[in-house]
Amino acid sequence: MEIIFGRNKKEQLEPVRARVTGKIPAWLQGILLRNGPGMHTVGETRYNHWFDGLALLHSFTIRDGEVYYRSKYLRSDTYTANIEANRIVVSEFGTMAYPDPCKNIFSKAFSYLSHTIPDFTDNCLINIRRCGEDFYATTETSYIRRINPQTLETLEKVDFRKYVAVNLATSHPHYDAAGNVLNVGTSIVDKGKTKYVIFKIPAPVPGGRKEGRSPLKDTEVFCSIAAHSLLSPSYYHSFGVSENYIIFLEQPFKLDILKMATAYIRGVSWASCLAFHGEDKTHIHIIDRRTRKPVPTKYHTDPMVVFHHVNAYEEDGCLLFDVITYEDGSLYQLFYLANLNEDFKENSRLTSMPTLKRFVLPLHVDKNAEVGSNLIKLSSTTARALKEKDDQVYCQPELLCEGLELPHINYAHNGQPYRYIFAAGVQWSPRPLIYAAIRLAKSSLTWKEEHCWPAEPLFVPTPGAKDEDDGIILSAIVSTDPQKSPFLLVLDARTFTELARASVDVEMHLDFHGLFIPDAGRDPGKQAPSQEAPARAAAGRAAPRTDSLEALVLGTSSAQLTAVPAPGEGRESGPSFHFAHILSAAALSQNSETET
Ligand SMILES: CC1=C(/C=C/C(C)=C/C=C/C(C)=C/C=O)C(C)(C)CCC1
Ligand SMILES: [Fe+2]
Repeated sequence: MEIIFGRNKKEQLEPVRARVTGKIPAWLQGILLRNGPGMHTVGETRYNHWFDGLALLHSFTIRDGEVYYRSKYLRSDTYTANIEANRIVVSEFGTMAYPDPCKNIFSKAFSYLSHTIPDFTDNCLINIRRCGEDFYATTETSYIRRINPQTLETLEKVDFRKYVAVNLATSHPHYDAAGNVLNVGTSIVDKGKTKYVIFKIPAPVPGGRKEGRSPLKDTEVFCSIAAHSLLSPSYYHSFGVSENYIIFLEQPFKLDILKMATAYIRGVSWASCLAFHGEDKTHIHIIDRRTRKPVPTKYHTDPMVVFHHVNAYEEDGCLLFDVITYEDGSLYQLFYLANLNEDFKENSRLTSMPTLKRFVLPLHVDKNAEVGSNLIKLSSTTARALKEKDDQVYCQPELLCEGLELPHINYAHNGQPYRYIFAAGVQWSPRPLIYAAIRLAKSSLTWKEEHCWPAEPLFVPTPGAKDEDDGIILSAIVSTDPQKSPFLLVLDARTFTELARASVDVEMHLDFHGLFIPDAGRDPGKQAPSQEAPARAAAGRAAPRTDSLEALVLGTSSAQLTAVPAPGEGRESGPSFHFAHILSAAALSQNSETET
């Protein structure tokens, strides 16, 4: 596991041409730009956690069937300070660092004063966001770093605090068709209040950037939600949007502000200030995007931890949202580098499987409805919402699927009814996977290959596509086999047939998130159908490669899929947790022609 998680990766500053096997669709032109941790050792010092690593940007430039790869460390202030000092001098999620080499209690106490409201890292390693014509590397602190998507150069540092009072902000913003960006941040004890702030970066005015005006300057507070507890706001990693609503989960995975204020002097990391409180409930906040106000009903559910929202939409007076849930916060425990060694499987402290769940909330609650009655009348779901007294509603989700993470959808369907989720698969052998129990999942396709660790799969639509799954999946694959070069995998999203792979002999890191930037004038979502489309469609009908493609039918059968491995069949035994060995596409059946 050292090869994947712990080893420092070399930058590939000059673009290197990849060996392409198969055929990349001619319409696919642009840059796949991704972000993740690449360096975990600086001089003699080593980070404790995989999420601490210095941000390494990498890109696959796809042009006329060829692929060029390059990578470059984000020249954050954190990177520069560390490299200059030849040791870790800036604290990250799982590592507290001391700029002063003299770590005695007096110097700690002195520096403590300037760390009460901590100034967090600008090591933006999680995602890439688009903001108007600009691209930024992002993390969960108030800092983002503008980058040049072509050269991967680091440009100016932006502090959200200049525009809106947030100390933390999620790395997973949402975009609307007009180019407005919505994001959520936490304002810690600002003017005596701790709140979650939903903020909007309006779409840029035409020509604005040329006049030196960044759309960030027009950032506005969309709505704020008071935290249930002043000193222990929830940690969150993403949020959801439907056409008219914003979904924010205030989950019992909480940051302890007092612990954070004293972490530096106590010599412990920020991560140690984050804890799951199984005795608390999860509050579901729903904001009406039209009025910018929370809806009056108070929704809640059992304690859970969600990192990734998948999608949300409205149907018949209900708000449906799909999230990947955990029973506790042990996922972040898993990624301590000390656990990610050869004994990875034995060390795994993950105590719950990522489980895709659907919540269904009644948007208008009948005041006269009986306490205890189920307010959900939709026939397509088993999710329930039970009326309680005082405008409260207790939500019981429907379990859709187990073993998925890093979900991605066709973003044209964000906030809208949808059928497909693309994700990395998670297997955990001590507990059987419960495929048979999935009622709403019509079918799923998986791609997997020995020793391969796929990153988050990104969906890129075919130009002029009408069907939700008409497009390709791009995923960067790294391997634990030193003989096998990493590669960019290009799959037909409909069939999971491998269309092409582009291998590069570089030290590639396993990354978190990123985006695809279509070449100017070639936005695949907006283009007319290209010459390539019929050829691609034909390729999509080709028989699946049995050595790399495993067709798996979940729940009811689907016409084109035949192989039906028994649950758990072919999976390694023993107490192991394998993260991201497979890529999969789960089809949700609520809108499907063949109903269950
Ligand atoms: C530095 C820092 C933080 C960093 C969190 C990080 C870096 C989270 C990464 C999450 C990932 C990569 C999830 C993958 O899906 C906190 C806890 C917000 C608060 C204090 C300062
Ligand atoms: Fe994420």
